[in-house]
Parts: sequence; structure tokens; C-alpha cells
Amino acid sequence: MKDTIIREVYRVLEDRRDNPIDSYTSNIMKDDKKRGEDKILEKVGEEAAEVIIASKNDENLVYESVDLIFHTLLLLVYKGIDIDDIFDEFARRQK
Ligand SMILES: N=c1c2ncn([C@@H]3O[C@H](COP(=O)(O)OP(=O)(O)OP(=O)(O)O)[C@@H](O)[C@H]3O)c2ncn1[C@@H]1O[C@H](COP(=O)(O)O)[C@@H](O)[C@H]1O
Repeated sequence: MKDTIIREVYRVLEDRRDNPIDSYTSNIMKDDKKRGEDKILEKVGEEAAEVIIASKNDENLVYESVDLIFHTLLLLVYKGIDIDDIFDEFARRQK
């Protein structure tokens, strides 16, 4: 179950994009075209900085990393990337 969670979250995010409801991810994605992207990119930047601080302080690293991964997934969904393209790219790099 746990190893399918990324696919499940991705599927929910695609649904939030395609069938908007009043929720955090729908609202950020349905925002006026450029502003929606900018807001997500801003979050990715913030979360990346929080990962750096968490690592340096040895505090909340998993929590902050999941925030960064989540907002990166949100960006990829917003940009219309198929989840299999992500897994294929990992597979392509495998030695
Ligand atoms: N995994 C997440 C997830 N992680 C973080 N967030 C939200 O992202 C927002 C911003 O995150 P922040 O870390 O900046 O939160 P913050 O409280 O502002 O700041 P800090 O505590 O980090 O300082 C918060 O509202 C979080 O709740 C998430 N919101 C949704 N999901 C998943 O996305 C799905 C769709 O979400 P909804 O659109 O809310 O239905 C859900 O079913 C979940 O699976």
C-alpha cells in the first residue's frame, strides 16, 4: 500500500486540477494561468530552503522533504506531466 502512495496522491492532484473543488491544491492550480504557476514555483523554492535548514539543524528533515516532494509533484501535475514519465526517467538512469 505505502509504495503506491505517490501514484495515489498524483491521481488525486490530477483530479483536483481537472475537477476543481474548494481545496488547497485545486485553488492554487485554477488560479489565473501564470499566477498559478508562479505560486507553485514560489512554494517549491520555499520548501527547498526549508529542506536545507532542516538538514543543517538535523530537525524535521523527513517532514520538510515530503513538503518539497509534494509541491514538486503539484508542479508536474500543473504542467500536465504524466506520472509514468517520471518513473521512466528514474528507470532510464538505473545502472
Ligand atoms: N500531501 C499533501 C500536502 N502536503 C502539504 N500540503 C499543504 O500545503 C500547504 C502549504 O504547506 P506548508 O508546508 O507551507 O504549510 P504551512 O503550514 O504554511 O507552513 P509550515 O508549517 O511548513 O511552516 C498546507 O496547506 C499543507 O496542508 C498538502 N496538501 C495536500 N496533500 C495531498 O494532496 C491531496 C489533495 O489535497 P487537497 O487539495 O487539500 O484536497 C490530499 O489528499 C493529500 O494527499
